[in-house]
Amino acid sequence: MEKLVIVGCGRLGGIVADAVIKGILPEYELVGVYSRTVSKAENLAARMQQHGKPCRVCATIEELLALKPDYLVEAASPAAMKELALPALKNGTSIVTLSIGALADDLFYREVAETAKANGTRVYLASGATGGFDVLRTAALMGNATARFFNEKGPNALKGTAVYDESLQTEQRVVFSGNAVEAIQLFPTKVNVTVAASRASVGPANMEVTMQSTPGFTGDTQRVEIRNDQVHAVIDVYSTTAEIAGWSVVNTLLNITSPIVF
Ligand SMILES: NC(=O)C1=CN([C@@H]2O[C@H](COP(=O)(O)OP(=O)(O)OC[C@H]3O[C@@H](n4cnc5c(N)ncnc54)[C@H](O)[C@@H]3O)[C@@H](O)[C@H]2O)C=CC1
Ligand SMILES: O=C([O-])CC(=O)C(=O)O
Repeated sequence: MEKLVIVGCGRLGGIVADAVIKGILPEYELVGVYSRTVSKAENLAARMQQHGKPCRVCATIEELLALKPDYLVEAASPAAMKELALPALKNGTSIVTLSIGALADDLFYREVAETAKANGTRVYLASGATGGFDVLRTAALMGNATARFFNEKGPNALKGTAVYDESLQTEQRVVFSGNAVEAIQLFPTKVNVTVAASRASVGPANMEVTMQSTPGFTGDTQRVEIRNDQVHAVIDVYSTTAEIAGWSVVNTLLNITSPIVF
């Protein structure tokens, strides 16, 4: 059995824990959870215990890493990923991350890669709210590729960000246009997908990102497009909620232990 832990016990972390409970991840035991809001970690551990699966609530990342997990699912925030990535990898713990925005910084990205290599560990970038990293990477490897990312949201999803104002409730507008580095700086927990798709292809500085706000729109459309001299590929994913991102972690965990890999 692989020892698994979760950092960030919100909506998406909960999907991974439920997959363990439902028996969808038979090769993993969830041995510990950690969340900034302790009550959320306690709720998740209680859910496990109700199903006869002991799971420890940890008060710190250090306590969690002391359990010597094989895999850590990060479903917290890019700031959490920045804090935990190097200590986890040095601990012999591989990471499946959703907060890929943390890897927009080239220096940190290289440091993470070198630390993983030196410690025989790996970092898996979950496909999250998008997908098609295979075709993005393949087309990029062929050379001469350009890529762009289009995200559509409803105005309520932008409340609390620098681009929000009441006029968005009635007016469709492009609220951001720039590269993936600039996008994740402005929306630190909302556009991890753009950095993920860019790391699979042209890199964050070269990924052109456009975000459109549409009145009355619910959910998200994430559309990634890559072109080279021969290929034009479009990955267009609409989802009413972000749950697809939690399930993409389940998919990654399955791939890690499966004899057949997708
Ligand atoms: N790659 C992708 O396509 C997507 C990535 N995400 C990322 O996944 C993260 C989780 O999403 P949700 O589950 O919807 O969010 P959520 O807000 O429901 O849950 C996040 C949990 O993490 C905890 N947390 C926050 N900062 C922490 C820290 N520094 N250390 C420990 N725990 C911390 C919070 O207390 C909360 O319980 C998001 O913040 C976002 O960065 C979300 C959607 C799609
Ligand atoms: O809107 C979504 O589901 C995507 C998201 O939160 C992210 O990429 O961080």
